[in-house]
Amino acid sequence: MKLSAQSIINNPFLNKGTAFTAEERASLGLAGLIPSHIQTVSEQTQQAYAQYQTKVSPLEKRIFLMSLFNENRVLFYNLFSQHIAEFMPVVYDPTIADTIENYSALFVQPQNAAFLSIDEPDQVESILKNAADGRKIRLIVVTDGEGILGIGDWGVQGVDISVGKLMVYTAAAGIDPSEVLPVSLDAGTNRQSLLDDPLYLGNRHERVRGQRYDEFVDKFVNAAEKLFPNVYLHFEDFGRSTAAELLRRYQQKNVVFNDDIQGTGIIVLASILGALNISKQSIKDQVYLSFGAGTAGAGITSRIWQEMIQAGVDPEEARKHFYMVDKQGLLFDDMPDLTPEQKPFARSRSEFANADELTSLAAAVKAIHPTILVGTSTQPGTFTEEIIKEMAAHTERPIILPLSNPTKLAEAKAADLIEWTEGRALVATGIPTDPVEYNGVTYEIGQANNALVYPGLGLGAIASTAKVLNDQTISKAAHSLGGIVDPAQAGAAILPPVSKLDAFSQTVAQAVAEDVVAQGLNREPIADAKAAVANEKWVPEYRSLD
Ligand SMILES: NC(=O)c1ccc[n+]([C@@H]2O[C@H](COP(=O)([O-])OP(=O)(O)OC[C@H]3O[C@@H](n4cnc5c(N)ncnc54)[C@H](O)[C@@H]3O)[C@@H](O)[C@H]2O)c1
Ligand SMILES: O=C(O)C[C@H](O)C(=O)O
Ligand SMILES: [Mn+2]
Repeated sequence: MKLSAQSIINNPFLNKGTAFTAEERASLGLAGLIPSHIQTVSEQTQQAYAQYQTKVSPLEKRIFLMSLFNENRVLFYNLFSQHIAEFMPVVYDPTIADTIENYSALFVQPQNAAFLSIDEPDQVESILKNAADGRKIRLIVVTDGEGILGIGDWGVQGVDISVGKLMVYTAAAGIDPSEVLPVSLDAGTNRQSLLDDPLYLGNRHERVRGQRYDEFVDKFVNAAEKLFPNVYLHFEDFGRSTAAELLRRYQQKNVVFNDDIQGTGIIVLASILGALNISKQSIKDQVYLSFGAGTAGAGITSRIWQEMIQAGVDPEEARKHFYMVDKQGLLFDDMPDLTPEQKPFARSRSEFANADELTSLAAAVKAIHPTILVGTSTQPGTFTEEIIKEMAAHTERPIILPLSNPTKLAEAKAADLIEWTEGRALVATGIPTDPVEYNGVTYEIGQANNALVYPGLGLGAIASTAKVLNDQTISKAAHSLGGIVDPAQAGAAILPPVSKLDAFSQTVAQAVAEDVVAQGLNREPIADAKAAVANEKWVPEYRSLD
């Protein structure tokens, strides 16, 4: 079917704005519908960047970039790919948290997302089909908005995290933006301020749980698989009571990835491997403390535990190296409210003379002497000077990762951690952090955010036509990030810089694709995994519409 000129201009996957060629203008009926002077994509990009620079606040900048995104995907990604490190905190975390909190008030455009409602489960399939609009969808990021970053339940407003994660997939790994679909599963919200807000755009009722919720998610997964066979399903920011359960339910037969559990596990493992490469220590000797043992905290702990086993430690021996602190304090196996993911790492009270006193992070650090401290607690400032000094008194190079997002929730600031430990701490943060100057050394601070790995992981799995994503592939992804940073450099970061995100996403993708093929998990024959990844890469250039 021949598209009308208006429907081409109004389609962000086809629109070129002033870059439509003379031939296209003539053949598609576009002549006179745009000013006559023809621009190249690089002229458009330069002009857009100049406009971007006139915007003052990060929110204004994001709104400007999203207007480009809404109009013209090639132009948006051409600009984004030239300014990855500068734009990441604007289009993604932390600014995205502001747009999620204000989504309904700021709403101008649905951004090609699919909005599925638990109140209309029979429409799930038709909505997905209409949202795809004939496009071949290969990657979906889906959220139900219950556990957005560390800011909690934002109902339908959480859809922005699906849109934002997908933008990073394309900018970092070159996933074709016309082959992706952001999905919101609107099961209600328990945030009273949204339910009371006349502007709120989602279902105005409490979250539905139990069987109706499960059936709704099932309907979505089945419809997605039916319409888009072998689609890669990325689950994001579900609540603590559903995230791990949904992963378990679908990971055997679908290509399912939970970013908060698995993506975060990978980036933290890569951070620890990078840190140990600098300190020249072995994973086998580490004592690990997870502060905030929810979705991410437990997912990371399990990944690091498996790494220790892979390094040759007996599984039960390895378990003794891991501790979890949550709201109750140190987690003990007699506690009635442990989650299934916490149980394997809960300790016995008999291990400590003062077990009943270990109800705070400070007391736990004193009793355990961790060498690695990972914060996924959503509790800002909880890595205090006293706690960090106590930790650093018992280990030469403490590995400290305050990961809670957005910025206002981080457990500590990198500069404080460096200062309190006299430059000994090996640090990475969840949000981007500027280098820290201390005693004449410049400390580069890596960003331990799953955004550094999920794009490459997805690209590798999609390019290799993976049937499932298993632990071995996930471990390979984490290991592939090693060797990019020079550990001998004073103040070296433990992770590669975000400015190289596009390059190392290819590295991760290749490692993943090679492992999928090595395990025989590819659906279609792959002669050369590296070439398969390279062939998949979409570049932000205009294609001929003639
Ligand atoms: N950097 C990254 O890549 C990354 C990835 C995933 C999550 N995160 C961050 O980690 C945080 C947690 O995310 P999640 O998805 O695991 O959420 P979650 O709700 O599943 O887990 C949070 C956990 O913290 C616990 N907690 C709350 N208050 C506490 C306190 N005072 N002391 C100890 N524990 C406390 C909760 O009980 C819960 O178990 C968020 O801020 C999120 O942004 C970062
Ligand atoms: O979204 C992020 O910045 C990372 C992570 O998935 C989170 O939930 O915080
Ligand atoms: Mn997340």
